[in-house]
This record gives sequence, structure tokens and C-alpha cells, in this order.
Amino acid sequence: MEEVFNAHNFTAVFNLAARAGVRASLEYPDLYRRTNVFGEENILKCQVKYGVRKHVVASSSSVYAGCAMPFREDAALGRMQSPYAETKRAAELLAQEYHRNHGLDVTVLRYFTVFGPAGRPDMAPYRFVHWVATGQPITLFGDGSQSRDFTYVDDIARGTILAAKPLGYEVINLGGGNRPLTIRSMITLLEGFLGRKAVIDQQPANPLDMTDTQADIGKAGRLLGWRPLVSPENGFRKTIDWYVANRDWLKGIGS
Ligand SMILES: Cc1cn([C@H]2C[C@H](O)[C@@H](COP(=O)(O)OP(=O)(O)O[C@H]3O[C@H](C)C(=O)[C@H](O)[C@H]3O)O2)c(=O)[nH]c1=O
Repeated sequence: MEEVFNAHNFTAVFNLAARAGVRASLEYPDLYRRTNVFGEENILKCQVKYGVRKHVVASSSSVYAGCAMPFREDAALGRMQSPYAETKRAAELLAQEYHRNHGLDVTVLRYFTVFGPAGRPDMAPYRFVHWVATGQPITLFGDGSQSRDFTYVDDIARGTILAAKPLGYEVINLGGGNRPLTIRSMITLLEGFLGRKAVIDQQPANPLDMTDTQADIGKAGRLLGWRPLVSPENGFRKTIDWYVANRDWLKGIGS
């Protein structure tokens, strides 16, 4: 980090680097802590040392476990449901501390299940497209009635850049906004677009997973002038178009 900060004159830093899978965090909690908490601290320290005032950090809807929906930024947070959520919450608090004591201007963005082209191969959207397209069974945790406020990657990118403006210290949801989709309906959408029936291998629900997520995005509208522009239906269509166009090099990715 020192090398990078020495070599450039930054006006803002976006920390989007993380160990991000929910379920794997039980297996590697130390890795998650090192990356998501100590990694965040390394960046915050450098920003203070090199006088870079603006900091934007990616957090997660996972911190809202147990809260009433739609999730609002001022909700009283309960117990974190996974080591992953714990590390995201810890990073939020660290950044707040650097705002209070070192004058950094911090925006914490709570992302809601981001999907789209070049999506993470450990997440349901990528895996399910890949499995249905290649005729492999879908590993479904639970009965599929759980739901997500899916947010398209381009919307997230736009919201993240907007968050670079000076705001003091703010926590802001970037989520689909009241259009949560059950995992079953997501599978039905994919089947329709791919023209293939999914084979489901149902496994027990994972206790680390959130059951449902739904974002209140009023604050993002007020502070950033942001709202999502891509619906889950259009987003999944674009994801599949990307997958089909890149099928050859994607062969070795995802399981
Ligand atoms: C990968 C996978 C998932 N699922 C189920 C489990 C969940 O009920 C649902 C969505 O799981 P996924 O891991 O795709 O997404 P989230 O649990 O919403 O977590 C994601 O969105 C939040 C905001 C982050 O902060 C995480 O970084 C990100 O991983 O599908 C399955 O049934 N089978 C599978 O193979």
C-alpha cells in the first residue's frame, strides 16, 4: 500500500477488495478478518498518512440479519449471522472511527446481492446460469423460497462512483429497492432465457445465509440521486447474453 500511495496522488480511495462469500467464511474466518478488517485498516492508515480524505468502502446487506424489512441504514443491528458479516461490520466501524478521529470523509455502501456479466463464480447467479446452460444439477440450499433484492452490477458501479462526493460519514444502501426475487423465481427466469429445464439437487438450508433481503433505497436517492435502472429480468437477460457470448473461455470457471 505504501508503494502505491507513494507513487500516486489520489483524491479518493474505493475499497472494494474483500473475501466476499458468506458460506466460505466459516471455513476461513482468519482470512476474512485479515482481508476485510486489517486490509481496510491498512488503507485507512495510508489515507491519513498521505492526506487522502475521501474513503468509500463496500459493506453488505448481510449486516442486517434479524432486522425488519425493508432494511434501513438506521436500523439497530443485531447479532451478525456469519464471520463474513462480522468482518464487514467491523470494517464499517473502523472507517467510522477514522472519520471521527482522523477527519476522513467516509461513505459506507451496503451492497445487496450484486449480479451481472463477469459475476462472482461462487454466487448463485453465475453458478445457476452455468449449471442450467451445461445441463448440470443446481445445488439449491433450502427450498428456494428465500429471496434477494438483486442489484445489477452497472447500477452498483454508478452508485459507487456517485458516493465519492463529500458526505462526512454516511452509510448508504445500494439495493434493487423493493423488488426482491425468490431464488425459485430466479431459476424460472433462467430456464426461460436459456430454454432449458433446471435439475434441482436440494440440500439443507445453510444457517449462515440470510433468509430474505430487501433494501430501503430512499437515502441513496436523497444523498446520491441514485436509483437502480436495470430490473432483475433485464439484468439476468444481459448476464445470460454475456455468458453465452463468452462460453468458451468460461468453460473452466465455476462449479
Ligand atoms: C452459491 C449458492 C447459493 N445458493 C443460495 C443461498 C442463498 O439463499 C442464495 C444467494 O446466495 P449467494 O451466495 O449468491 O448470495 P448472498 O447470500 O445474497 O450473498 C451475496 O450478497 C451479499 C450481499 C454479499 O455481501 C456477499 O458477498 C454475496 O456473496 O442462493 C444456493 O442455493 N446454491 C448455491 O450454489
